[in-house]
Amino acid sequence: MLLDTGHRAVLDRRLDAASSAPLAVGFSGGGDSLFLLKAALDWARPSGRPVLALVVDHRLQADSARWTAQAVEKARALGAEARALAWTGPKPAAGLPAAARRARHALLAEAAREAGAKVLLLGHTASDLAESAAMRAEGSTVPDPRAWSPSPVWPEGRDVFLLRPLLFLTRGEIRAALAAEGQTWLEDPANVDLRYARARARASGAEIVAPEPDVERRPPLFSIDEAGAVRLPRDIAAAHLAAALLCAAGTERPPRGERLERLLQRLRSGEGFTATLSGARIEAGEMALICRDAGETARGGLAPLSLAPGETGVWDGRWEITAGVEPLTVVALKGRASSLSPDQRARLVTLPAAVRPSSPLILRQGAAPCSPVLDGRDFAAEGGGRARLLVLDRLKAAVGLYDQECVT
Ligand SMILES: Nc1ncnc2c1ncn2[C@@H]1O[C@H](COP(=O)(O)OP(=O)(O)OP(=O)(O)O)[C@@H](O)[C@H]1O
Repeated sequence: MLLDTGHRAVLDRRLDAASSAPLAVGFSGGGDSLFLLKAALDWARPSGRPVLALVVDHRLQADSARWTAQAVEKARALGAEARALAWTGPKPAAGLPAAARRARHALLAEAAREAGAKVLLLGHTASDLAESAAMRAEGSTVPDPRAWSPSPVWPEGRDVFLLRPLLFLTRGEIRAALAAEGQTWLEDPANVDLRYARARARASGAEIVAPEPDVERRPPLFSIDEAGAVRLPRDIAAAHLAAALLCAAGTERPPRGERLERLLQRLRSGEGFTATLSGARIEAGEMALICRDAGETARGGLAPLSLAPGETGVWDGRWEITAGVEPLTVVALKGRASSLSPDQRARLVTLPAAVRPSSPLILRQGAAPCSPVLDGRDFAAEGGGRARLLVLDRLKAAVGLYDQECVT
């Protein structure tokens, strides 16, 4: 590798040198991700750690299958393992770039997790940062790509972190270094299609600025109970409140703007109140108690999840459930408390009333209903299965408590 302006230091800082898990790389076949893949292979070679290139075919161009095959071949020739992934879902007429982005992130995160990788490397550059700033100036809401962040898709992105080691290099520097090595790469025609805001920003030659250092905000003090309800002090930072609402509700889009600001003000005012926002319920007393709003069933939330024997799925964005030897269905406890045994009901009343209706209940043919909240996470003893509460790890990741691969 001809050029090293700090990406090695970023990899050393964030990755676990002792891990033998594969390092996943989002590889489009373009110049930025080619440079990234080579850098990852250089970094991983001494420890023998495998590098897995993941290539997404969005199926939006007639030639995309051929490009994907070429990218897979190129990655293998460089010494990586490689896998092609395809976006086979329906393509919306409006909002295509956002839908393609979501599909890409979901495919990449799922494939990374399936391979046992916790970290997915992406090739965003200083030029991408400049373009995001230019797009925001045009009215877009695109965020800046960050050096280290949890995957933005949920629940597909659970347990997967994104690492972007090339934010200090411009696209021009990267391409010059690759050309000097005699490398060739693919150019995606969408990058020059001026119908897209990103391509317009690229064409306008947005001015490069140094990336902001990641703001290390002090994580808040919080606790989470066995039902996934979060307790926070009332004088919480806006970003942490948004993260708590998102994680407790199990949704994908954090609340922003005026409604979040109003909730923040009410919390700071010290008044006692109950409110709902973005699928979460907030009870403000001495502390703020934030849990899933069971009223969301009316809007399609807390939908039942049916699993075949041995299958794993995520219920309501909060619980990862694996079925045992029997099929099962997960539903909300709301309206079903009468089906519980006297013992289970006695345990239920020890939970705050607000968290009870949105708790999961597991139904299996010929077996009494059970709940990981009331009966424990491991109901395999009766051939049942396993449950994992996702809220705690997700919130820790969102507030920056996991800042390295080895502590994820
Ligand atoms: N088709 C693809 N297959 C695999 N990885 C990809 C693909 N497209 C993009 N990536 C990964 O994402 C990085 C950024 O790509 P690009 O700038 O096109 O995406 P973006 O839409 O700006 O980013 P984001 O999806 O994070 O908003 C690439 O360097 C590469 O690591």
